[in-house]
Amino acid sequence: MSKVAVMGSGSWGTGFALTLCDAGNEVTMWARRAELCDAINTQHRNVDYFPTIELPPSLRAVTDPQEAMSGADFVVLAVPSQSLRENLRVWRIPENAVVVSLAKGIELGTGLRMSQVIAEVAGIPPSRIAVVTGPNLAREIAERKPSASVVASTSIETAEALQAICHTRSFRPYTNTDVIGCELGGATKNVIALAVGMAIGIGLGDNATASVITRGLAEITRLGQALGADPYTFSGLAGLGDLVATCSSPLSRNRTFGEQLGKGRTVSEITASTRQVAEGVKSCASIQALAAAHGVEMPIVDAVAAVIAEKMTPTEMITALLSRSAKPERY
Ligand SMILES: NC(=O)C1=CN([C@@H]2O[C@H](COP(=O)(O)OP(=O)(O)OC[C@H]3O[C@@H](n4cnc5c(N)ncnc54)[C@H](O)[C@@H]3O)[C@@H](O)[C@H]2O)C=CC1
Ligand SMILES: O=C(CO)COP(=O)(O)O
Repeated sequence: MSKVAVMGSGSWGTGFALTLCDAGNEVTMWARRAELCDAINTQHRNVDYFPTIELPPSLRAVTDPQEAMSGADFVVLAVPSQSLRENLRVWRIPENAVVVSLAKGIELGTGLRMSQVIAEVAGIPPSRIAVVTGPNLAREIAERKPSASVVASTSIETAEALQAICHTRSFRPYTNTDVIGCELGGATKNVIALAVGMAIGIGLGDNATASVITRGLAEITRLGQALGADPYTFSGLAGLGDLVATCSSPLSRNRTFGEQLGKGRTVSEITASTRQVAEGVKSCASIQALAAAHGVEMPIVDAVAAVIAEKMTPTEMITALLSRSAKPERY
């Protein structure tokens, strides 16, 4: 049994904390709001995100981040990508703890992956940093529906240690040492899911969505190869697996966001109507900048970034993608 702190009690923080409890660990969650913290401790429910799901009674919540992390062997970071840096600046991570990122985004302004932000801000060596990724829609995990997943670290020992503490009857984690590929797969599929959502919102058919998913995977793979990832990672759970889950599921916040755009709502209207994070809305710009810096062509990412910046409508986006010059199919 390990002592684990889960920093953040949104959807995925809650789903992963529940999994860690099921696997027999002592888990403490950090919640920003006292009301939510009380509800988790007294009603054993996350009333804001999963009001109908009963949480393990052993799952404890606290509002003090240092109390949550006290004595932790693993510190799991479950906050949005764009706020991770500001959080890490004030949190003091216990010495020797393994730091685990759940976030799927690329930092705006720096183009850094979350493991790089953790290393830079908290001064943690890469061998003590891990990420969790793959087809892991939080609600399904919280309902204990079966899923495979990926736990990645440049240190196989660290990846195996994380695998050992989160393997349950419904959650099957595979190790991977290609952290670059795993993080890029997780962040970039959100942008592709926005494009798929737009196609659905406009009312295009299954051929269109399959085409966007497949050409999206080609873009993700190209970017990954340019940044030093193993291309095989993208045919695995952290690539194809997560892309398919996110683009197919109405539970995906990114796909839903795109769908709303396709139906004619504006970015600010949709953002104002949900408390949940759709990471692709911000990461489309950072991924586009990263691709440009490495000379990688990513037409779907470019088109999504143009729609999010309100320089193009979703219908114009589809027209722009279809009218690109004809070429052979290649990665
Ligand atoms: N929900 C899902 O199915 C999955 C989500 N993820 C990733 O996990 C990360 C977290 O997502 P969710 O938990 O789903 O989001 P969420 O929107 O459900 O929850 C976000 C949590 O972060 C907190 N938060 C927001 N801004 C903050 C700030 N400035 N400082 C500190 N805390 C802040 C919120 O209070 C909330 O507890 C994202 O990067 C997402 O892409 C990954 C796999 C599955
Ligand atoms: O990453 C996810 C599933 O693996 C969740 O996707 P959304 O953030 O779009 O809900």
